[in-house]
Amino acid sequence: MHTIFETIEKVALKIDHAIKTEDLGYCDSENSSGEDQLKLDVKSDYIIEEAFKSVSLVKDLISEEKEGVLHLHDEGKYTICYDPLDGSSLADVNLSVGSIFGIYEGEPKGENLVASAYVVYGPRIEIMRAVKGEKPMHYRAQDGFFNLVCKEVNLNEKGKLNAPGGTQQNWCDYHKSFVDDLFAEGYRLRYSGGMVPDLHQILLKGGGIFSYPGTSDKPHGKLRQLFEVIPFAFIYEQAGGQAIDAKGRRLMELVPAHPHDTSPCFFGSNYEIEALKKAYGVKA
Ligand SMILES: O=P(O)(O)OC[C@H]1O[C@](O)(COP(=O)(O)O)[C@@H](O)[C@@H]1O
Ligand SMILES: [Mg+2]
Ligand SMILES: [Mg+2]
Repeated sequence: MHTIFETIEKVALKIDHAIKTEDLGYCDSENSSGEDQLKLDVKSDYIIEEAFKSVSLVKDLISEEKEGVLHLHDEGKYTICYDPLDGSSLADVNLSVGSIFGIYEGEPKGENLVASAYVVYGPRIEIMRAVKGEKPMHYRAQDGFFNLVCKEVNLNEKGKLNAPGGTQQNWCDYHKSFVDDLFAEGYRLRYSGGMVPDLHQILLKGGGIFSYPGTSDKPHGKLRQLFEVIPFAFIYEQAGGQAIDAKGRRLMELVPAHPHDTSPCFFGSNYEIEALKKAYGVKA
């Protein structure tokens, strides 16, 4: 696992350099979710693929920017599912973006995730990583090296931040009431449109909730299970929070039928997730 995390550090520095120096425009292609690909999406994907080609522990790669599975090493043990550049459409307005990695042993599904990591490309480059049974660890780059900032990241029982995703026009009534009730309780809006910086902020500022529900136009939500939802669910649970779907099931139990399947998702500290369960009528 050490080699995999080391490789993630190396690609993080290269992707950061690409973000800072390369063309921010679109290609003529779409990814498997039907989204226009930016040149930076494709470049970040290439950087990650090239880096893991020499890591024999990695059996397969599954990328948000590729249709199928890329087989690397017969003797490999892990499948890495990754979103090379999350929130990439924010790069041209100079907001923070990220990369997300889920490391699965065996068939890629929630219960087989053994480690996950994400990178935030903001004013500084930061990495959050977690392995099974341990608290997430937070690193920050300085002069090309990642230094440990906190070795046990913990969410508080209750936070103050509310990051409500999805188009409000298409929310159902009980979701709208839930979000309104949090604001009426004093929660502050924090939503940049990049799940990496949005979830990172909630994690490091003690707590709150990030939601991306099923909506009338997207009943299964927008965020992809293998490379967005499950890796973050793992980190939130390891930090002492919860990560559930609209029926109150743990996102760590998701079994995608297809690599690009999505799921409604809710990540937060315990107080907010319990409030969500009540609002959604989930039985205790
Ligand atoms: O624009 P919306 O509907 O709020 O969606 C925002 C969400 O979409 C994403 O940008 C999807 O990721 P990609 O940029 O990798 O496609 C998330 O980072 C973010 O939380
Ligand atoms: Mg993404
Ligand atoms: Mg992406």
